[in-house]
Amino acid sequence: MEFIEQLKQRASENKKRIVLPEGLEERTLRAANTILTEGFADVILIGNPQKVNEAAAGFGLENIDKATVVDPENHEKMDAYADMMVEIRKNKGMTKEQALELIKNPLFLAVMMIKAGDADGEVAGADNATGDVLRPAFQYVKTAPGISVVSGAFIMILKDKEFGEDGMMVFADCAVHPNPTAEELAEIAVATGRTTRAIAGFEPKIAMLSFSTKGSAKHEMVDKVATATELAKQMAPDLKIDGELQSDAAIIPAIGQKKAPGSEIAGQANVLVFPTLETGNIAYKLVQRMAHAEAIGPVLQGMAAPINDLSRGCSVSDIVNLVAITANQAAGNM
Ligand SMILES: CC(C)(COP(=O)(O)OP(=O)(O)OC[C@H]1O[C@@H](n2cnc3c(N)ncnc32)[C@H](O)[C@@H]1OP(=O)(O)O)[C@@H](O)C(=O)NCCC(=O)NCCS
Ligand SMILES: CC(=O)OP(=O)(O)O
Repeated sequence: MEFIEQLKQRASENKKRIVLPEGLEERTLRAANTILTEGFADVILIGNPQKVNEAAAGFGLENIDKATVVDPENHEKMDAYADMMVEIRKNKGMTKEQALELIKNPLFLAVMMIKAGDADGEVAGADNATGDVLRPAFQYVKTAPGISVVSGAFIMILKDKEFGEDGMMVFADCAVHPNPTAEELAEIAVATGRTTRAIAGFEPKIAMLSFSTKGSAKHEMVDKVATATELAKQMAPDLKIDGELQSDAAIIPAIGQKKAPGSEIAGQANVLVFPTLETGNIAYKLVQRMAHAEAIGPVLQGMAAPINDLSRGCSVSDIVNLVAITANQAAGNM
């Protein structure tokens, strides 16, 4: 069975409630309709119920009536959620008035539903920039214990099966942390190894990417990646990690052998860890568009609850696929 079909099958065995705060957005509505038709998750849409129904009818979506629709302007738990927000952010000076205003924002409402146990996971970002999706999650759901830095991984499904694990690779950080320190980059590498095992289901071979291979260039940016590689190896001796490697040395066996002889990762990498968000975000979009790869994510690594982001350039199937991952995370399957 294909990767996504397996995810849907597993999710449908223990259905979870996934909140989609962008309930009036066309691709989100179409994705919700597919999810409800296939039945692998329960869907909560945030949006004015009349407008949601009108939009669904306009798009000819027949199963949207199976979704729970929550009105952000008029919701029975708004007051209780606002009290929770004040409690969580009282050290930051949050007042009840501010909280009652904020809770009308679907992105804040979605995270408070999760915090209150009224939803099991969230997928958003088809209509909102990543920073706007992340901030409510960071502020109210926060990071998982022991995590200091959240990052975003993409499961890349390539047409060319020569690369990675039969065409599947994991790229990070492509979404969250603009310029990690060596310590943070090491943490991102370890988190990505764990995500790879849990979600992609294969044993990670992690390449720490740079513009240098094993000292071929001298620069502080190269030093950062080399240090991060050593730190990551110390943090997770169970993971196979090597660096610093250029991207050709990481994925092309002959070049890996020439530039990094003896490396067990060079030429074999199935996980690429980028030195900055700039490089990771640019790289995943180029591979997605120019190599016609599927890019599922960004799967947020290190949040205390399953909350995942989308690119505003996502397709309907990208949303469906990410909901399948989120539902599995919520079910504890990964
Ligand atoms: C993630 C991001 C929104 C954080 O923005 P920010 O300006 O640092 O936000 P704030 O300082 O208000 O931080 C909000 C909270 O999140 C926390 N936080 C910020 N970045 C974090 C990270 N990577 N991991 C964990 N927590 C983080 C802060 O500690 C803060 O917590 P607090 O309010 O309880 O003190 C910002 O780094 C960003 O915009 N990143 C780029 C996202 C992007 O555009 N990606 C490209 C497209 S995918
Ligand atoms: C993940 C990402 O790059 O998101 P967007 O395209 O919305 O900026």
